[in-house]
Amino acid sequence: MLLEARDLSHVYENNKGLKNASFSVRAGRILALAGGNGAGKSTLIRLLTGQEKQMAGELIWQERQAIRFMPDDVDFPSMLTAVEIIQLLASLKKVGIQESLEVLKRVGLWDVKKQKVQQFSKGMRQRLNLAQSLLGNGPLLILDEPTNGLDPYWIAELKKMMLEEKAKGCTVVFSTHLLAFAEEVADDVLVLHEGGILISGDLKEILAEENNTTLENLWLKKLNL
Ligand SMILES: Nc1ncnc2c1ncn2[C@@H]1O[C@H](COP(=O)(O)OP(=O)(O)OP(=O)(O)O)[C@@H](O)[C@H]1O
Repeated sequence: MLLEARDLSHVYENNKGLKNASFSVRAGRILALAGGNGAGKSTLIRLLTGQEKQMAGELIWQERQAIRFMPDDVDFPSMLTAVEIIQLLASLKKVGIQESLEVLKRVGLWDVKKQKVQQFSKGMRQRLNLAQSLLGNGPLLILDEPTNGLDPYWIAELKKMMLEEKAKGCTVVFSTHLLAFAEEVADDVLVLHEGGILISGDLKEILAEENNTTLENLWLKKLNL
């Protein structure tokens, strides 16, 4: 196990947020944080990445991990080129130039690396965001809504990259609205609803216990929809 959350809560003044969540993140596996709008996914990611401190409960790390992180939205300096941005971030992360160039190739931005980011489409910016998260060797990769803005080809490539990270021994945690994508790529799932846990555990086991239904059907059933 990489980390255990016990009764983790972070509740805003409007009484929304994350409430009494207990779950574990298993090392070397892919965990999907799923759920609808406002379910609490980003709040949980902010606690995992240390951007916010929980108001109650505990996050117990097996051993403090270096985290690589893809935020859900990032404002890159629009006057810089893709290669300038990736090399700047690579130098901050103490990653070599060659690796940073390889990462640009991996996300399909090699041919446009000298273009300013202001000329990039949303999907291209999202791929640059993915590229920066792949830099380095941090054993925990956290991706907040990584499929946002990606077309089907790049969603399939993203899935391959996540599986490659897992094959290297990394733990991957990602949030998504796309339950079918979560089902394709994740080993474990944590489905949130209104700040609480709706479904949690080993995805295959959970679906087998429910007569091999899909995650989407199980989610609809749990919500009585
Ligand atoms: N800074 C904040 N102040 C007040 N309420 C907040 C704040 N951030 C989030 N919330 C509320 O907490 C709840 C959970 O929000 P969160 O952003 O974690 O959900 P989410 O699952 O990431 O949603 P989405 O899929 O729409 O991005 C929502 O009801 C949201 O309105």
